[in-house]
Amino acid sequence: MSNDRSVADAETQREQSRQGAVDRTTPTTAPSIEIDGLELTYGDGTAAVDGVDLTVADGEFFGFLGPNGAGKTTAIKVLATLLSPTAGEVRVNGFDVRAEPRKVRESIGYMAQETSIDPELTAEENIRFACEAYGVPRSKRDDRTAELLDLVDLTAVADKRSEGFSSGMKKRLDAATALVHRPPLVFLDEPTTGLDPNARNRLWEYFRRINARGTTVFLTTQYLEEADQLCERLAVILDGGIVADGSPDELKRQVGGDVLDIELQDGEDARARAVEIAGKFDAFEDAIVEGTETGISVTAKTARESGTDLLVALRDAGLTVTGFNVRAPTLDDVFLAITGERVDIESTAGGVETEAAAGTEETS
Ligand SMILES: Nc1ncnc2c1ncn2[C@@H]1O[C@H](COP(=O)(O)OP(=O)(O)OP(=O)(O)O)[C@@H](O)[C@H]1O
Repeated sequence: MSNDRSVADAETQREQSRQGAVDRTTPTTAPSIEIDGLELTYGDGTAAVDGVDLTVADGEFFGFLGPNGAGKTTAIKVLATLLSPTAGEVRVNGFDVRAEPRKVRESIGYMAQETSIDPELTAEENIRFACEAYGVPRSKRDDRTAELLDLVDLTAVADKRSEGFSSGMKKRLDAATALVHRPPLVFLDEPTTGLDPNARNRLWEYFRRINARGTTVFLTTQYLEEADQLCERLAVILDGGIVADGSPDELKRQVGGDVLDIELQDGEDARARAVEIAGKFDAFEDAIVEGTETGISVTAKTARESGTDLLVALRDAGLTVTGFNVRAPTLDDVFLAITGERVDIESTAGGVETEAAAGTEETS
């Protein structure tokens, strides 16, 4: 018995000494994800992923950004070995997804879009169940369960059935169950879709904690702000292909310039005229001009220097400018520059449930 314990203690110590108490089955220098020429075509001929090359470094907080139907979930399913690639090479934690799918699965956590928790079980029982499913040794289950309940701030509701939890709490519990085997890499597939800003902010905090423990995070999201806040590096996927890749700041710099938002007094006709004038404005080379709800928005290298000249030109054309602002580009502007469209979150996010709408009060 004492021997068992010392073996268990030594193992625990070894675990804790590994980066941030994360089990590492591969050298820490190996990339977490290596994708070379990945293609995935569904049976009906839909080329959902069409030639993706991507490397995600060990410990990175990586974001896969794209609108509905861009191919994010399909790519994650390949990485999680739920779909087999049509073409290309994919290694996850050093293991080939085709040749070593079991090793890949043992080395990853996967939080799917739909939560996989059992509403009949309490928060604690859900985590214990996941421990069993992932083969966490019996001797470690108590500590692991307590640690994960604490990580996602659900200790106070550990003995409450999860059916009464808010959407945000369910998502947090789901994230905890994906981590029971201490995977060095976790996939989070649109984890905050449909959550109110408060619940989303709390989840962000847990994801940061998970990453701070040394876990590589691969996050897919439609929320540009989420990607901006959390990710060290991003790839933008569109129609199955990566169209941009870099840190949020690098991507913003690629927009090249600043954004001039102009508010106009009059309606649609005035906006259309302003778009036309700004589009032909000599001082703005390669500008992106679009009508907004209240006026127009111009993204251009010289937006800061020549912005006032445009305001004068609009006034000379008989338009009334009621406000203006020059700002650095956001990821939203990056998206517009890349795709020609803004991300329409309202139509993609589905219903938004507030934490307050749920039956179980947060006590932590
Ligand atoms: N089982 C399937 N059979 C055929 N086509 C599919 C299947 N699943 C997804 N698709 C198609 O593949 C493309 C990529 O879908 P995917 O779900 O990977 O995108 P996504 O970026 O994750 O979008 P979402 O935000 O909607 O999850 C879409 O055109 C989608 O309609």
